[in-house]
Amino acid sequence: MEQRRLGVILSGVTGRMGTNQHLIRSVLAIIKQGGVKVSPELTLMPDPILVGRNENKLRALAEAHGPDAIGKPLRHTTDLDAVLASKDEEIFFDASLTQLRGNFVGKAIEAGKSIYCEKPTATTTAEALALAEKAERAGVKNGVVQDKLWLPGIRKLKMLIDQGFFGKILSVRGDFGYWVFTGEVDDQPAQRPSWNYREEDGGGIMVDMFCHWRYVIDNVFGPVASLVAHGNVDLDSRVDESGKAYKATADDSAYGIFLLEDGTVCQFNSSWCSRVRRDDLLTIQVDGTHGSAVAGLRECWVQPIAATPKPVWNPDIPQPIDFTANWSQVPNATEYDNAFKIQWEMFLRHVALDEPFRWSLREGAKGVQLAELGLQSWKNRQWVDVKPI
Ligand SMILES: NC(=O)C1=CN([C@@H]2O[C@H](COP(=O)(O)OP(=O)(O)OC[C@H]3O[C@@H](n4cnc5c(N)ncnc54)[C@H](OP(=O)(O)O)[C@@H]3O)[C@@H](O)[C@H]2O)C=CC1
Ligand SMILES: O=C1CO[C@H](CO)[C@@H](O)[C@@H]1O
Repeated sequence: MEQRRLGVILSGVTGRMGTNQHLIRSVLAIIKQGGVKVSPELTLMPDPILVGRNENKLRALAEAHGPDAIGKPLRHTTDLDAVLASKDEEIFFDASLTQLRGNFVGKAIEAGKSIYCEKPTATTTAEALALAEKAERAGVKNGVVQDKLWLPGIRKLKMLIDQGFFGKILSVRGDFGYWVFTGEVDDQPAQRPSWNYREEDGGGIMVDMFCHWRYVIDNVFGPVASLVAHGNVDLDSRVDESGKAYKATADDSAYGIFLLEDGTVCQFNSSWCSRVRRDDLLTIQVDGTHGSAVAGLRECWVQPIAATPKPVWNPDIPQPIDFTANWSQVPNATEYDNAFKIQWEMFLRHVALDEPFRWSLREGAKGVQLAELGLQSWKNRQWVDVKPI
């Protein structure tokens, strides 16, 4: 049995996403399961090195998840240039602040590393495309996180579409969000980093979430042709990680209508200022001629035309129909692994075995494009076309 080692530089690993989804639930989970088993003869084994600017944070992270968790020390360093120059490391991954992505990823491309990184890849389409082109010119393998595609709820929706459950799809409605505390009241600290609420630091819900909506729509429902969007700074004062009040300058709610090439209408509401009274933090309802479905992050409920109740408008009596009845849950017919881990395993196979991986920096740039066009539509109060890139 051959074990092929893949040196993986993890940048931005001290952040929320870097630590939880990428280090613990993806790379370390892969190590703990014994690597990615390709065949009885071959296993791919990531060997991470944690990179960042804060030695203490890196050491604490390495100690917390090293020997006791994976049976060997976790490597860490603050010397990015040295690690990029090392032939021992093959892959560079970045989950640092969006605004730092271009610089870190650009350096790693120049060092000839295979690139994998979080979305958004930039805050403007021009920068995102330039990064994709740089990687393409250098001939390095590259990929961007598009995790929602591997969420059980979205996989179930895709399965229903492939099975023809909906008939003709008429509309798609996504509702995303929850209440993000402002931190102004003691004992209710904000649960997201403050940079998300400052436009000047790359924040804003449109930049954050339209990247996701782009690949979800393109991959599940079909190519986006045009959009109209509106955003809002609902709460303009928040308190940061150090307890200091700051002016929130970025949109914390965004509303988009996306018209697909085949005429299907998709709308997505995204808000950090909304209290949840629905099945999950993200729900997507699909209405078709033969049936409807509502997907959450993990579950999906369906109502075929034959089980569709016939409502009659009459506000003068209590609602006689229980609208949550007559829906059935799509069963879990398979094991659903962590969405980020699934994509990591595919990327490792792409690097080691040359297997196809279509979620590239260019695909990531399409997400940035949708966000930028959303901002443009909002500012100019107009529909905009989505040009191919
Ligand atoms: N796919 C998804 O579902 C999600 C993706 N994201 C994306 O992931 C990225 C990170 O978000 P999140 O984890 O929430 O952010 P965090 O603020 O939690 O983490 C930011 C990271 O960037 C590092 N960093 C910040 N400033 C600098 C600097 N000047 N130089 C070097 N490193 C720096 C931080 O290091 P330090 O610890 O030293 O400060 C930390 O590792 C964003 O691009 C975001 O859009 C976010 C949420 C979900
Ligand atoms: O997918 C995601 C889940 O929610 C977060 C927003 O609240 C996003 O930052 C993130 O990209």
